[in-house]
Amino acid sequence: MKRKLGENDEPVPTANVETPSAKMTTTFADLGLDSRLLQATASQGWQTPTLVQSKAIPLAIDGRDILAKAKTGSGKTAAYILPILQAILKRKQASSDSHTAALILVPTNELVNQVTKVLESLTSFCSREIKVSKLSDKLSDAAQRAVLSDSPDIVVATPARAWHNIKNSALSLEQVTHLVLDEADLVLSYGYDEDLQSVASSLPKGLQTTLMSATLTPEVDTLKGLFCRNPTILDLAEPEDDEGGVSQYVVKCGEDEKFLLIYCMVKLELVKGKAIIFVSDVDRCYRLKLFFEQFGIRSCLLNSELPVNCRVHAVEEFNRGVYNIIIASDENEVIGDEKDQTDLGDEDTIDNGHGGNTETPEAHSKNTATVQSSKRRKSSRRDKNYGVSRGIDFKNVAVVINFDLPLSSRSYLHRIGRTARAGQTGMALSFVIPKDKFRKHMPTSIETAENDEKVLARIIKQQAKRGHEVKPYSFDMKAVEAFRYRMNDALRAVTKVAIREARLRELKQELLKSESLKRHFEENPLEVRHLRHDVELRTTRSQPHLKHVPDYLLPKEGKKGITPKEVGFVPFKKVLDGKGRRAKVFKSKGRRIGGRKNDPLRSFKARSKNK
Ligand SMILES: Nc1ncnc2c1ncn2[C@@H]1O[C@H](COP(=O)(O)OP(=O)(O)OP(=O)(O)O)[C@@H](O)[C@H]1O
Repeated sequence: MKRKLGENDEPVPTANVETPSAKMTTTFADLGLDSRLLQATASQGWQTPTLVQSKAIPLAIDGRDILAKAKTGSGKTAAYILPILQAILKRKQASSDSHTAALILVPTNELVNQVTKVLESLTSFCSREIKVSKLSDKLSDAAQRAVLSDSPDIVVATPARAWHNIKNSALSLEQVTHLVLDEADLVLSYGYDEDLQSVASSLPKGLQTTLMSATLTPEVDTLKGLFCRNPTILDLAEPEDDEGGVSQYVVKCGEDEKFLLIYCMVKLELVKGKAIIFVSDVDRCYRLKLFFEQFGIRSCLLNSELPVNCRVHAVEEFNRGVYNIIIASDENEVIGDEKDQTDLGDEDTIDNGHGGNTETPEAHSKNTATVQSSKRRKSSRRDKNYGVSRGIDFKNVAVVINFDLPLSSRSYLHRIGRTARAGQTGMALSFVIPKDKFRKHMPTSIETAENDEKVLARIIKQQAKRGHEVKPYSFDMKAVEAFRYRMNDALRAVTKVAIREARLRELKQELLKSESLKRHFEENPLEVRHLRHDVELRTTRSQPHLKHVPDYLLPKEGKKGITPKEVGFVPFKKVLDGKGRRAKVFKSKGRRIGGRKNDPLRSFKARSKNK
């Protein structure tokens, strides 16, 4: 009988729980992978499997259902892809029969594209044997049917897309042997409950399921009950001294001071390297971009209004080092987080922007519903399957700036997970509005900041449980004061009308850069600059003098007088003491495997560009 989402699931079988203490396998070859897959991992420059890969791959090859919890950026994608490829290659040795053998479900369109790309690179030495297809709501039903009639071995889709095609009999799950739910802690929060139930009821018996998640929440438990048969639980919280790739800082400031500080930080290069700046909504994206434009600072945007092609293209270019700053609106963070969440005991309540200290649970959920419904109303034009803080593999991000604090510690965890990926280091800096400074500068005020201090308290608690500290980032506000006049000048130019126009202009520009035009520009590279996503929107009045920083504005010690140098600098690589995660990933038996040259994760072209 079909189980309902939310029904009580069996308790996690402790005997089945694997911890990271067990001996790690050191090479991909030790995992028993096909030589074509070994070639593919080598061509990615991966020297050794990450922890989750070395634990999950042998179990999956052994046919076990797996529920793996591993931190963001730890290589979960390849951990579930490689065993699937291995199984398909093995089967194809005996029979060349083609059918869909694996279904990979992810919560957003961005992730559909990203996972498909990882699949394409990992099948680059067996692309004739394994066909991969993605389902997208940008394709007509007929086009999707055509894609599926080719019997791809692996299909990647959101649960809604998958169910749509199953329902239309375009996608047959009859011979599916592998199912993956990636970002399992988030998939329900995108409202896929019914789709997942329907998909579950169409699955053949005995198929092997893998659930991948950055956190273990009640939602993950629900999905486990729905899809898994007594899975092996891999709880791969990294050992304490192994984590801490992200140095976390917080700065308490006034609402307009966020703009002042970000201007100083970026213009004076107090923060070096590539940055993702998270803001609360689409308007805020444009406000900050137009504000930056006043000072000649280029940035590109990611928000749910932009076409998915353009978003994917912008992330690819950011990863290639074409842009240094992405301003991303994190609109979907509120969905699904209306109730308390527990993440291995971490309390993670989402706030709604209305509640006070005395809020009752009923009032809380009512208020949350109001915020959600207003967000949903506003977002009718937007892609509801959009998500930036979830799973997107931004490369070599030096700093994540929470310009607007997220509404929950869970969102915070996913946001900061965009930096310090695959063993790198990075920094997260969050702006927090203290209660007494809330609503003191209406043009730059946002509703949700009312609860910043409460959310911060939860973040600190959550991070403390993980053995991490969120430290204050001290600015010398007196030294920054000299820039206030310029900040006000720039802010005044960013009017509501300018924002509205910028939004329309950007949308038009981005629609023009659709896939077909992109191909045209690829054939005509001289025109490629039109494809850039960080072009100026120029809907504000022009103030060319703001683009330069005259020396008289700086304190006499120079920019170092603004903030102590040890927090202003973002280290790109941790000093290795032989104990850290990098050491574990890249070292074997006391011997370092591979050098800087062979490890693409250590080639920081972007950094030298920024200097
Ligand atoms: N064995 C490896 N060695 C080095 N780098 C790796 C290895 N496996 C994966 N990577 C790289 O690590 C990065 C993060 O991988 P991936 O996106 O799979 O992480 P994740 O755990 O799924 O993160 P998230 O939870 O945010 O989705 C990618 O850039 C990937 O290319």
